Amino acid sequence: MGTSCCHSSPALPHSFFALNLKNCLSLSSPKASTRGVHQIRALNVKVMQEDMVMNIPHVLSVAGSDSGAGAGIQADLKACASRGVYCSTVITAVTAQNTAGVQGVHTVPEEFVAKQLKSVLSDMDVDVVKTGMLPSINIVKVLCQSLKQFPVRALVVDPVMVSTSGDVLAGPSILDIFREQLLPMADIVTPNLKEASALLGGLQLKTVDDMCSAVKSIHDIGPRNVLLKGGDLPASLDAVDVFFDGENIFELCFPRIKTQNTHGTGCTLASCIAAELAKGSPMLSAVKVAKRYVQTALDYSKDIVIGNGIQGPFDHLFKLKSIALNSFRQWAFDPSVLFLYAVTDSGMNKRWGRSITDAVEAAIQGGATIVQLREKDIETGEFLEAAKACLKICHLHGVPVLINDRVDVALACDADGVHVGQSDMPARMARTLLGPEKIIGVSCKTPEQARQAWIDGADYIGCGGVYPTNTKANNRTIGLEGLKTVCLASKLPVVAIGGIGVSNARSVMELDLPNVKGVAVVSALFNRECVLAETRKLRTVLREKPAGRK
Ligand SMILES: Cc1ncc(COP(=O)(O)OP(=O)(O)O)c(N)n1
Ligand SMILES: Cc1ncsc1CCOP(=O)(O)O
Ligand SMILES: [Mg+2]
Repeated sequence: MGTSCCHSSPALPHSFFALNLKNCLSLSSPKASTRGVHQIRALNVKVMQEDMVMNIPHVLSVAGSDSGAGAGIQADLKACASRGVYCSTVITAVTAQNTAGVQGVHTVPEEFVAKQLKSVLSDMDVDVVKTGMLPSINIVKVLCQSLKQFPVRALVVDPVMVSTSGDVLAGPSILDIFREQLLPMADIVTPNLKEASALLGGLQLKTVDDMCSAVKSIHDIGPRNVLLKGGDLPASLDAVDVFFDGENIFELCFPRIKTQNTHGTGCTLASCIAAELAKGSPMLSAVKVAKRYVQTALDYSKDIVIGNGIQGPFDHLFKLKSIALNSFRQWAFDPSVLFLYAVTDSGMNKRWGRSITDAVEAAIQGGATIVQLREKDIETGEFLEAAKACLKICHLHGVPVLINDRVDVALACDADGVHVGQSDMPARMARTLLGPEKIIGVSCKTPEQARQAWIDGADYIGCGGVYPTNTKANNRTIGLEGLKTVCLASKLPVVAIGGIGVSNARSVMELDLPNVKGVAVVSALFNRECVLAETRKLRTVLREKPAGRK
């Protein structure tokens, strides 16, 4: 019994994360053109530590300086630092600015902007360029030329035109060059309502419906993705941003935080998107993490007082005060990790005489892409120690570890996230406790639950039981039809669960539902003599091409 029945071979390298200390060099990919970034894996500044090479993702901010340090280059530096990303800078203008407004602007000559761009881009491996204040047509031109000469993996354009205080930072004469040159090179553009209206020739934007048409019109100008920020929409309880990836529109709703300290939110959001992209996150995940980060920072800073003006800065580095700094994980959630989702069960491990760590190690060797520790009947202390040991093993292979039900245990061991059900801690509360970047999964059996999971800030849905199961008592089976119904209503990626194993996993995948990213399995892996062999078999089945497809 136990895993000794199997001869474990070295695990295949898992490449789900941007920062995988062992694998990071092999993840490096040659630079793509400025357009076309989805998975950015290679990270740059190399820090030699004994035999370990650590790559740090790198954003170059091309923006103006804000002497009050709430927005502009200063905000970008703080946002990137807070997200664990290196940030170099090219300064396009120096503004005399405080919480009352902008008192003066000194534009940097374009030749000197070009010089700064060359200095950075010719020497450092920049992953993502983020632009802010671009105060002259010629500065936009030299930027576009530099990006053609030194392509990077992604371009994030915050089309800054007017400061939050209402001062003009780039006049309407800039619009043509934005439309003709810069936006067509952008992977994402993040206008607010006024900027979107200016880009669309003065079109009025008053409702979420107006925003939904506007993102399509802006997309037609050329950027691959558009995030239209609706913070200035006439007062409603929630702030709604609209994201369009060229195919689907997503309304991203967040409760409005009552605070005066909103100066620099636009710069911070764009920098944070750039930082997440530099770490390797897919675009929608990057946008969602960035939104949550800004939201958390605003909430944390709502009562701070800096300056005497009407609009104060907020604290980007709130995490330094509340969270231990020993967290090594810096990656963002990539839905493809749901592919082969191994869920442990203490009862099964006891029955087969193996420890949780042995079981997890074997599942990883067999190809599990994410692990959930579902330990219903062990003491908290024992659970915590086992979780820490599993995290060590899993992180060596770039595999994330989620904790079932126990947000306290996840916090204590700095796990990668949690999975909660409908009667567990609500996902929204778990998100508040865990912060913006941890992975949160929610069990859903109905379209309504799926919609709520999205609103609550979940990253994925666990949907089932798809087939009857003995692992979870009194669990209603929803069948393939139920899975389909939830998937069609869900904006989130979905993992199917319940009675799934080698014999039926393909039937789930062959439903061909675009948001079903994989299967979550307990007994077919862990209630077996050899966890490694069973996991491997399941991986082979999942990888099989559907009949009739080449
Ligand atoms: C991936 C995944 N999906 C669903 C569940 C079930 O969670 P829940 O409904 O909270 O039930 P318990 O697992 O806590 O019994 C899951 N664990 N994982
Ligand atoms: C936890 C859970 N949630 C819905 S079904 C289920 C049990 C899945 O276990 P198994 O893979 O053994 O059917
Ligand atoms: Mg639960």
